[in-house]
Amino acid sequence: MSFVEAQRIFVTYGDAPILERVDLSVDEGALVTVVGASGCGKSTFLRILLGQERPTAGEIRIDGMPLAGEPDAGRGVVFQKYSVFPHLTVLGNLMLPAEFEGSRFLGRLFGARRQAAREAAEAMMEKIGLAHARDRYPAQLSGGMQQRLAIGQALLKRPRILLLDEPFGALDPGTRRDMQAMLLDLWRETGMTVFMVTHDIQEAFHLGTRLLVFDKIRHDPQFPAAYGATITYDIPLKGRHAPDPGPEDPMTAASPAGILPLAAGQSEIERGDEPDA
Ligand SMILES: Nc1ncnc2c1ncn2[C@@H]1O[C@H](COP(=O)(O)OP(=O)(O)OP(=O)(O)O)[C@@H](O)[C@H]1O
Repeated sequence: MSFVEAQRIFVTYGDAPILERVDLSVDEGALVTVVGASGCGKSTFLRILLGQERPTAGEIRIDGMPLAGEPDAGRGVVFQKYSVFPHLTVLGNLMLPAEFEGSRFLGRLFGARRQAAREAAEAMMEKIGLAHARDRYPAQLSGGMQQRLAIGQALLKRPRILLLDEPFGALDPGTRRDMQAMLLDLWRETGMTVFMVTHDIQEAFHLGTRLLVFDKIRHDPQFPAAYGATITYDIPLKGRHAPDPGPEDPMTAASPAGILPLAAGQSEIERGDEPDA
């Protein structure tokens, strides 16, 4: 059994189907990039993986276990909009995960535990290149620095799965390249499984070991919202230890023979194959 298994996932909001029969098996340590048209349900799929939302039908298993009813420390998340705490410094933000974990009510640690949290935060600060900014508040950081901080904060909980929803979407191209390199370093070092939604196909090819394309396979021109999306392409890219191909040559990472168009056969959803729930 794979590390992450999604079986026949359906999501419907009101009477609008968003996702239809999504099946997926992902091995631990993969870096899965996710692309698809705006509004097709990519973020919804991440929220389902996070446990923030339940599918209308279908099941997610992580390491063989049904997904817990709510997000837990095993799954970290970073959104496009910076999600750090504005009233805390870089150091304060990086100490927060340990402080909440160790002291849910006070949110503060004391003595040796506080010292251990501080050391872990200092080490992460080095890794994400923010040691020089340890006493600055988020408003005094650039967008790229804030996103480094958000990723560092998520990683301090040592998640086995990191969910990234367009994390670099608001960054300029140079900062974006630096962030991509940092993500690859952290991913290789930690062995975590990453799901990353991006609108940048080049970024998806450059970073992913596997690329998923979400799209609708049934269309009703009279009523565009009649059907939901599913995974229409599942493209193996490169191995975890393959050298970084470099951002300027993304297309060479995927061999045409490796492209698996799911739309043929596998994604043939018959009318009436709707969620049972
Ligand atoms: N809680 C909700 N209630 C009702 N509709 C929702 C809810 N969340 C999302 N939607 C709708 O579901 C659809 C999919 O949204 P989602 O954010 O998952 O798409 P997306 O592919 O991530 O889009 P984008 O690329 O623009 O971020 C959209 O039509 C959105 O309006």
